Amino acid sequence: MAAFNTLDDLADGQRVLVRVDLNSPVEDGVVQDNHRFDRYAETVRELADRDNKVVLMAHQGRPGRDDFVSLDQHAEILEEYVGKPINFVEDIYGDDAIDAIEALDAGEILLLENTRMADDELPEKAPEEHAKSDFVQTLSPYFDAFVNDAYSAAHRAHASTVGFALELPAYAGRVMEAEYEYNTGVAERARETEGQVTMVLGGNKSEDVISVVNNLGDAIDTFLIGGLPGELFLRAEGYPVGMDVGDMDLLDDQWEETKDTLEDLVENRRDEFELPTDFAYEDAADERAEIALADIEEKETGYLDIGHDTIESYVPIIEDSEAVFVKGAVGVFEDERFADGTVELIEAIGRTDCFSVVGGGDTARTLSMYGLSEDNYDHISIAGGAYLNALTGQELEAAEVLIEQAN
Ligand SMILES: Nc1ncnc2c1ncn2[C@@H]1O[C@H](COP(=O)(O)OP(=O)(O)OP(=O)(O)O)[C@@H](O)[C@H]1O
Ligand SMILES: O=C(O)[C@H](O)COP(=O)(O)O
Repeated sequence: MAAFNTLDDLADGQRVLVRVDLNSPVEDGVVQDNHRFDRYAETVRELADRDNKVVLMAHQGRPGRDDFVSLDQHAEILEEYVGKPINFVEDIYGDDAIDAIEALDAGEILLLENTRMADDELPEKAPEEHAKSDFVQTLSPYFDAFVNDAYSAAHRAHASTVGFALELPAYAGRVMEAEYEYNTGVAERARETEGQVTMVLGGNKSEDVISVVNNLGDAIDTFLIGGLPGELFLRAEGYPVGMDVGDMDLLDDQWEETKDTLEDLVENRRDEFELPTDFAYEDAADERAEIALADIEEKETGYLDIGHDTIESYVPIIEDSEAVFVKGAVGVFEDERFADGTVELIEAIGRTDCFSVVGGGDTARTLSMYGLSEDNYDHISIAGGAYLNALTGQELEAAEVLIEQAN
């Protein structure tokens, strides 16, 4: 159990400033609905139902990138899930924001503009430094309490994630509470598990996978590797995969950065991981086609999923496991044709009576996209970088601040 104060410790009927993480994919300027909205809606609804005046802070994208947009669309999406109106103000801590905060009645909800539009927000600084910023100093006097629910941004020491906790009584929201409990100490939990412990690793960053393999090697019995890292591990074994072809720009730079470590891993720790034996790709008719690794003489196309032979060899390992953790999708699950690997492995985990945590950036979306019931898993993480940090035993600064403030 986490050592921070939670919503169970918070009195009702207060003015609460709440940090959530609604950071979402943005396609052509349109914010994409995702699992974060329904998760945070639970905390927001609970606070509103308890007669609090609820003011939400969140970020979207980073300055200079296409996904750095206003939170006006987020307010509309969140409203659907909360089932109550969400007012939005295009301001963070100026007069318009203060007026909107003061106008709130008990049970009403207000979302402030993208926190990363404030100059004070982004530099990574110590909580004490952030607490002195205009942003934190201006807003704090209008609140009785600060609730940090943004677990997935807890690895960022930004004003809104670490500053307010020093100025106001600080509490963890429901998402923070659950994510912290399940994602922290995975290594310890895995070591304590008596039977087989397995981890599915995919996604598109081999550095992440290497970091997990290096940090959890003594705790995990078998790593089932897919996604782009799967190809890169095989390249390290000398197979003609794991390089960019055509106009791809996904693998060669990663190979240059990680090849020494990958070669070392396949040479010295090969018995700890399973690698794909076949791949799926898009054929000339735009259909899913598969090729065995042994038949690949030269890479001619991008591989977008593990093949069915690989799935069939990975599933029994999952079925024999006492605990299974997932970090990253083993294929481009966003495209139905290339979702088989990710979906079938996650399904196998769901029907196996093991302890399970499924996470990694977008991976949680697989469940809602393909109609898998969350009830079959112990925990679904909606965090990306923070989940990786937790898995690899690194502290999450914003969670640490909450713990320090509670003690
Ligand atoms: N073979 C592949 N080729 C291209 N992209 C892939 C492949 N396999 C997986 N991906 C992509 O990797 C992306 C990242 O997946 P996911 O979010 O599950 O991993 P992650 O490593 O946790 O990333 P994040 O940094 O977002 O947390 C997905 O959008 C998926 O489409
Ligand atoms: O989406 C995330 O992982 C978090 O919101 C953190 O976003 P960032 O990587 O842009 O800081």
